[in-house]
Amino acid sequence: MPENGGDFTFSKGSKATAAAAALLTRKSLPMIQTHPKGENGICHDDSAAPVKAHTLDELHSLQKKRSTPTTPSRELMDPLPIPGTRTGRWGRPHPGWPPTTIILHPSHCMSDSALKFTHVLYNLSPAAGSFITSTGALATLSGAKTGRSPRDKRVVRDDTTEHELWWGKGSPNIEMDEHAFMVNRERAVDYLNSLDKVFVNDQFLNWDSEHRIKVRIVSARAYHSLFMHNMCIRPTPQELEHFGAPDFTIYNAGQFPCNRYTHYMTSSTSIDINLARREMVILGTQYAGEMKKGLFSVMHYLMPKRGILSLHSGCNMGRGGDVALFFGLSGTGKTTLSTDRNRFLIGDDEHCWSENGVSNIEGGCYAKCIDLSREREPDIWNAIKFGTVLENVVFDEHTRDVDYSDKSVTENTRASYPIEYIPNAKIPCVGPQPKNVILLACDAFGVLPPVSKLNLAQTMYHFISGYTALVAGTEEGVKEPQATFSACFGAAFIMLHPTKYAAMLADKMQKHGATGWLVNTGWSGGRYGSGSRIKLPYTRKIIDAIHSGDLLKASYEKTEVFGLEIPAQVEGVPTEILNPINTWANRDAYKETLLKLGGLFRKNFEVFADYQIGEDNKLTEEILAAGPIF
Ligand SMILES: Nc1ncnc2c1ncn2[C@@H]1O[C@H](COP(=O)(O)OP(=O)(O)OP(=O)(O)O)[C@@H](O)[C@H]1O
Ligand SMILES: O=C([O-])CC(=O)C(=O)O
Ligand SMILES: [Ca+2]
Ligand SMILES: [Mn+2]
Repeated sequence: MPENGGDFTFSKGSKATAAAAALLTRKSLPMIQTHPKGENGICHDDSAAPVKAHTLDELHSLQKKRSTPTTPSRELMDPLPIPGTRTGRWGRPHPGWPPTTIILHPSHCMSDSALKFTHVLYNLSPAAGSFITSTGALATLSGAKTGRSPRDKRVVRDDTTEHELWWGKGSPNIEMDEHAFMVNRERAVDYLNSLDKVFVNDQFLNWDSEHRIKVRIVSARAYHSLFMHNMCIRPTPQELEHFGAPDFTIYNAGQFPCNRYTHYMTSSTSIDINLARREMVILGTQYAGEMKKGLFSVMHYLMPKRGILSLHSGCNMGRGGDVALFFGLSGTGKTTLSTDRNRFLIGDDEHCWSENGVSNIEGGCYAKCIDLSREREPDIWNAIKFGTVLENVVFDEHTRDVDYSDKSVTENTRASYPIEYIPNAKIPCVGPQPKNVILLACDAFGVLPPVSKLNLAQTMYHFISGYTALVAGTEEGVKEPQATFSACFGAAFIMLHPTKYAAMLADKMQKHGATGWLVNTGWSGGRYGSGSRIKLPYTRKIIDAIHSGDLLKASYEKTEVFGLEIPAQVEGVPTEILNPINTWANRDAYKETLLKLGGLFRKNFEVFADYQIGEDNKLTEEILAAGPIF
């Protein structure tokens, strides 16, 4: 009986879970259901909804829309063969590569997999995969999982991590022991060894060369290899030559499930981190984001040990060298707003803040592409070309044109591309100390102002709260926005207690005189259902005014309940939308909704009331007082 799973039952088979099980195992094994939905309408889980298909065939047919071909072309209609090449642009193998019987697993000497030759595809170039779209990108499906599986993410609890990491209520670290990890590791490695080919990527994390981490990713699918090629920092052939031993290794068995009877397992998916062994194992999910965010979790452990703050944020820099950070949960606008024609992109999702300034952890971006438009997001649009991975999008079978509005497979469609596909990327992806810290919230309640200026205590309050509220646009009958609170705008990835990161942020902001802002990229004029999402061009104007320093000079009024400072004017933005009360037809409904959200914030913050943030009790008290008052 798993110690961490609590009350689980064998599902009698809801359609979605049965479909997921069928997809993962190709048999209808009953799945074990884990934790039910959170109480109080607060959702602590930012993973995506299940895939909208019940069989593999159904899933594949969702991806391709039929149209009449104008010029029938055979090559176009067949899936691309996966080339058997061992080398590629980045792929000059260093001595000893590729090994014949794979390095993965030296421990068992008499087995078929030990005798078998596995073809290792080492640091492949982008020419491998499934379907090429009309702009040259690679369209793939991630299978049954179209988002991360935070309930299946485990960390080995040993004598060291027991004391160092954050465990228990609210923590993303679900424990497992070394033995269970080794069982899963062996399962993944055996599976990988049973394949005719596996993909191996040797790459770097962190553009700050002083704190660079070497990672090796061993995976079963070409698309996973290309994804990591895009997302991690690509070594030069010279760097690859002297790569040496990796600091961290991922064994990604993709669709191959864990054994649900293994101790601690609560489903057939498991994403396991072992910090002592510097290894991660992935079983039972092909969602590529697990690798990216798994490594990010590791950085959230390694970097604070060196006094460096790891951040779930986008980052860009103006011509004058002014750096802005964009924090926010999934879908709030980190990628969209950090990708800015007028500024240099340092990175869209994961950064480090050290005494040297800021540095991107990654070598690529992972943009949401639902409803992507060329007009509104031209740089992201143009980045979708050869080398880019397009996950779970739907395209026309004949023209291979992608329909970005199609949610048939999932809402969480994604494009992964190397950062240099954005024309004004700042390479190397590093910058000086940040000047502005922008907290993004997509408030589907429609009561947070489009922009407000925060003092340090408020910035810390909102950073620790990590609020957003989205609406699951596709689920029928969902009328009520779901408030999500995720500490540090990334509770799913942090490894230490949130107050550790918060203290570091306060310290750095104070030291470097950064200004905090809260930007609502969500609803205006009413909650979801009656209002509408703030237009992206307005949000961009707001962000421009923050960057230019104009907004700092504006005059401000304070709001009720949240005590937020709202500017009287922002150039290019209609003045009447700046205070949300003016945009609601019904003021009572506004007040009621405001109080409701205030209550959710208060309830969420209760657990933090007992913690001290930093050395100074004064700051802790100020932070507690910086929340909603009513
Ligand atoms: N006013 C707005 N501001 C920002 N984004 C908006 C706005 N209106 C609509 N959007 C859309 O919201 C989405 C924001 O997603 P984005 O990819 O930037 O999320 P993210 O914060 O990077 O999340 P993740 O961490 O999951 O990558 C985009 O699809 C964008 O087009
Ligand atoms: O990790 C992912 O799957 C996508 C992402 O950036 C996030 O959810 O923050
Ligand atoms: Ca993003
Ligand atoms: Mn992210």
